[in-house]
Amino acid sequence: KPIEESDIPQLPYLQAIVKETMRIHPPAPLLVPRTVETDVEVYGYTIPQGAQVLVNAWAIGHDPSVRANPTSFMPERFLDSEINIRGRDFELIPFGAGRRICPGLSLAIRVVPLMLGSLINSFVGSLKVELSQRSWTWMTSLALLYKRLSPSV
Ligand code: HEM
Repeated sequence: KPIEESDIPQLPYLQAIVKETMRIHPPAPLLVPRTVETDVEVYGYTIPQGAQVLVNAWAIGHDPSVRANPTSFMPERFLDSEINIRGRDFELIPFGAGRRICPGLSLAIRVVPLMLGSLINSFVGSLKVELSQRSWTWMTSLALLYKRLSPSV
């Protein structure tokens, strides 16, 4: 059946895929440049007033001291984790954080899993035919992925 927004909370693996994708490929890897209003000290470094600051969300997401195998795509790492992408867990900030956090966050975290889930669902619709014709390996991968998304299938 077509995926609806109300199905998303019951699809933890789909949500984990979205988090893992945004960790490895944050759409805004350096967020948005900021300007420092007053001199500020961070870990012994003085950031002077007027300096432009870039927050490297990509590097934070790939920091090996924060998570194992940072270059591997492993949605499972988010399955039993409380980490979310709403800007409270600074190790995963694809939408930024604080006062200037992305105002489109609420829309995006609803629409992205819905679109991805709908895409996967559409491919699986033609899967049986494709598999019976010894289809391509990526179709097989999608089938395996779908099984993990929806254990009842
Ligand atoms: C996957 C989807 C999206 C991602 C990953 C994303 C990411 C971001 C990031 C990283 C920032 C900078 C936040 C910061 O520096 O702390 C930002 C700002 C912003 N985003 Fe998004 N965004 C997404 C979708 C959207 C959508 C759907 C909208 C509008 C409907 C939107 C509107 C904005 C606006 C207006 C800002 C500037 C906010 C400000 O500077 O006050 N974004 N976004």
